[in-house]
Amino acid sequence: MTKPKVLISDKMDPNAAKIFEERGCDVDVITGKTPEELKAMIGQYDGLAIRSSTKVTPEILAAAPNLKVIGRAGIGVDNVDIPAASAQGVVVMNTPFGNSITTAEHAIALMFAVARQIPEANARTQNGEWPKNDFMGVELTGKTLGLIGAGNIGSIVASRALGLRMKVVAYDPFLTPERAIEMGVEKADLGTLLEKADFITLHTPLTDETRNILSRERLEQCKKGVRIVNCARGGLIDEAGLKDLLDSGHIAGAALDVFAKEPAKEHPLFGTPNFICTPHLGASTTEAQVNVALQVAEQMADYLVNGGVTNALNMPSLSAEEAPKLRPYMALAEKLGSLVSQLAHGNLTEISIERSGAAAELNGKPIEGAVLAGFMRRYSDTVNMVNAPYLAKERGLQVRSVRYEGEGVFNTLLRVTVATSAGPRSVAGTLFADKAARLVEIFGIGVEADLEGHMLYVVNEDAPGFIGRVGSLMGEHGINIGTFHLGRRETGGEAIVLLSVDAPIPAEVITAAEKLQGVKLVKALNF
Ligand SMILES: NC(=O)C1=CN([C@@H]2O[C@H](COP(=O)(O)OP(=O)(O)OC[C@H]3O[C@@H](n4cnc5c(N)ncnc54)[C@H](O)[C@@H]3O)[C@@H](O)[C@H]2O)C=CC1
Ligand SMILES: O=C(O)CCC(=O)C(=O)O
Repeated sequence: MTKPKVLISDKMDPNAAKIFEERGCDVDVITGKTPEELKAMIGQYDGLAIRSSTKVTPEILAAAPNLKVIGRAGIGVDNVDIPAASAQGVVVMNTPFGNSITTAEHAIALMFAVARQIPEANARTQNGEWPKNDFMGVELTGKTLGLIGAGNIGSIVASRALGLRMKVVAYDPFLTPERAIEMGVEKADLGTLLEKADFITLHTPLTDETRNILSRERLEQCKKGVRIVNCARGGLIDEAGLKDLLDSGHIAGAALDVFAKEPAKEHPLFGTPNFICTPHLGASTTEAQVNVALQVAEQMADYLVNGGVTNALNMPSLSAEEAPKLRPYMALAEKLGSLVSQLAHGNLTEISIERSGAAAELNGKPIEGAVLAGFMRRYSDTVNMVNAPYLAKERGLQVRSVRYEGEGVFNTLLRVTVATSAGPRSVAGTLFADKAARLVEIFGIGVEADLEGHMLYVVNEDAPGFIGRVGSLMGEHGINIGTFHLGRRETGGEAIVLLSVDAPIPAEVITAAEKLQGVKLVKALNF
């Protein structure tokens, strides 16, 4: 098997490259490339490991037909076009915890720095000025911190701030009252937070909802003398408004680690009194960089080598322990999805995936993804578990997942049903010895067959001599039959024949089969 090939395109702890190699991947570390240079080289890679410098745009993705996974050694993934990656079937992963303590500490450090104007005092002292009378700071003790975003980083900042004897007021629409009590913070709406806070720190992702969350109007609503720290993302604060309100003295100080446009080599805020900044250093500690580099390499290699999925933003997680158990189910699920889409006709508006027996105990999301991948293959060659749910949604296909806990005839069963204009159509399969995928039912008719390679599916009237006629037809056309399976609704009723053959079935054989006595439907199937 050829080794998966990974490109590390941003500066990353060297442990990442080591892990990729140890886990069986080939790895190139090529940093600092322009988008054009990256576009020219990305086509050969299965994995792309990045921090924040590489921007993964639709153009880069279009030049990456082999790409299977993008790993962000960090938290924010606003430098990756996730919808475009998903549409192309590329998994996007991040490392949601590896740098949170470090980033929270940077926010606290900037809060102190802005409270005591440390950078300016340092610069002027080293300049030989000894400007002791020019600096008068404020204490943090007893002050109110307004926290915008109370997730991982926000809650660490809150705990550190409480340790500094600050009061913490938090605004986060997803913060439950119970969690607020557990964190020791007061849950508030944004308006209340702005009225109360002496310091504000931001800890939300940059989304359509959070963009400009501290707009000029909201900055004006802040308590006079507020100090603001942003270690999350540029774009959360109106930078022009911030400059004007710092100049007017309404805002007493601001510290930014992040800017709307990075790298920020020139900026109207530079040189503003009581404004300090760092060049997106929130995650830059030895500890955090080792954490995120190791984690991203482990996660990406696990996906590329074993199919394990951790911390993906566009796909359900699948642990390394679950992956081997789920793999045969996913193969069965994909085949059932493919079978039902090859057999069902008309306007397919709904697909339902039932798991019963042992299958009901498993993580249903990957199985659902595999059914959809099999089902959507009829519409796209490049479909996989990642993009299948998106393609299904795009086509207006409703997806239902159902699990039955009780024991049935089979100790494990997957059933896939599609709603068609002629009513529901379902196929079902099981696993033999926990491994081998077997079809056990087509459209209510019991049958037992492998779903492999090229197959002929015939619906006919159950009558003597039919098997011989099908066998002779195949022989006359030089087609070797591998396996032959039969099923019927009742004696003399509707019956099916499923046979596997060694090569694709030519169109003239299908036409000839349709003319056989008693035949209602003939289809060539491919798996
Ligand atoms: N400066 C740096 O180097 C770093 C910056 N970051 C940034 O910090 C952000 C936060 O990271 P985590 O705390 O780990 O993320 P998280 O996902 O744990 O927390 C984000 C919180 O924001 C809240 N939120 C979402 N929309 C909101 C809204 N409209 N108003 C208020 N709250 C809202 C969410 O409910 C969630 O609790 C990341 O998205 C990333 O952009 C992260 C690491 C390093
Ligand atoms: O990789 C970095 O230095 C930036 C980290 C960051 O912004 C993040 O993890 O969201």
